Amino acid sequence: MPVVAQAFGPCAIGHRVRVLSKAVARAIDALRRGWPVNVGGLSVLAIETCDDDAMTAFAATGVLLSASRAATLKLTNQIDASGEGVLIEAAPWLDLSGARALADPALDLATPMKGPFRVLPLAETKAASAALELARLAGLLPAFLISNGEAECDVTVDDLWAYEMPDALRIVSRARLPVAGAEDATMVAFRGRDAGQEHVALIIGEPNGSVPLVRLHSECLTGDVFGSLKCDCGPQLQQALRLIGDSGWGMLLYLRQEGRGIGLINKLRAYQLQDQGFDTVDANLRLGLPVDARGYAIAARMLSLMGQDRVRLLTNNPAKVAGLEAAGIVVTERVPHVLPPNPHNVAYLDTKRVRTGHI
Ligand SMILES: Nc1nc2c(ncn2[C@@H]2O[C@H](COP(=O)(O)OP(=O)(O)OP(=O)(O)O)[C@@H](O)[C@H]2O)c(=O)[nH]1
Ligand SMILES: [Zn+2]
Repeated sequence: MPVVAQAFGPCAIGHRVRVLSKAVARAIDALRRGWPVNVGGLSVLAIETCDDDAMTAFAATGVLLSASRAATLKLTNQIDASGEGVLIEAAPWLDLSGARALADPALDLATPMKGPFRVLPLAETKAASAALELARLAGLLPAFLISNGEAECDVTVDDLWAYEMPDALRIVSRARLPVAGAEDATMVAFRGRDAGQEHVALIIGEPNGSVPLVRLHSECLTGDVFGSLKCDCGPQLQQALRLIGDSGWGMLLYLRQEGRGIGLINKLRAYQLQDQGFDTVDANLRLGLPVDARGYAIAARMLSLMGQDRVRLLTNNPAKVAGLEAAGIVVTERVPHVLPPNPHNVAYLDTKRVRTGHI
């Protein structure tokens, strides 16, 4: 099968998705700047980025937290917290530092929480989930002030769903890129319609009729660039390039899913909590974020744009195999990708095996 079969082919996605992703991009920008956003009829202001003036002008009636953050704060005993979000009444005495203490777990162990807080019924559950998902996409703490007021920036729940659709992805450029350990390599760059994160693939060697050896590598700035010893990403990246080269041919997909999809800043927050004794799973949950927010539909789309629908997958993570297969790629074999531990990552690797199903 030809590599990069549909390189510059027409993209089936039309005007509608472009318009929808504009709304989401604007909402992400507004949240990062500390401006209110209307998500599916719910006015929200991100606690992490708003200032005193914005908070006063917003006249909050409530605070929206994710269920896992509310559980950490022991605020879910009053309700069934099986849903995504938990709404708390904004007591008249709640100021910005009190709101930040609800949002940010960094000080949980150092500062006793104020209170009491009263949990309110949450009617707009879909909008609340969408707002929490927007916070993750914006790389912010998933915690909002809520009000009945107006917001200039509007986004619907459908907009958000469409934003993450992989169909809009296309190949925008490719070039030969000899790298250490794999001189016969070509980098292919992909871009979505929203021009957000750019994903890349490194094709190593030439197609030889065999099913390619493929590595899905999730971005890890700390490990990939700085050689962090807290995880195994850096050595896994280098070893993957060598193994793909040795196998004859294959590809490494470099997916912009920093911190298992929570972003660099939230990953550093999780590391700070790990220094307080929480493992990689509990640290994410205390932040109110998913343990693993990655999806593999984008990876599947990248493979199909490169003309590949069957792969031998280099991973210890069964969720990657399942995610790729669910998105239409046949995984003919899972090839283990184990590297020796070091004193800094041995507990992390154990947690991956015990708590997140890695083999
Ligand atoms: N949130 C969070 N992300 C982490 C942490 N350590 C590494 N990561 C991220 O995890 C991703 C790598 O995922 P891993 O769980 O190590 O491995 P995997 O990709 O699921 O599985 P393999 O294919 O077997 O390597 C990268 O995006 C890293 O940035 C951590 O403690 N917290
Ligand atoms: Zn890493």
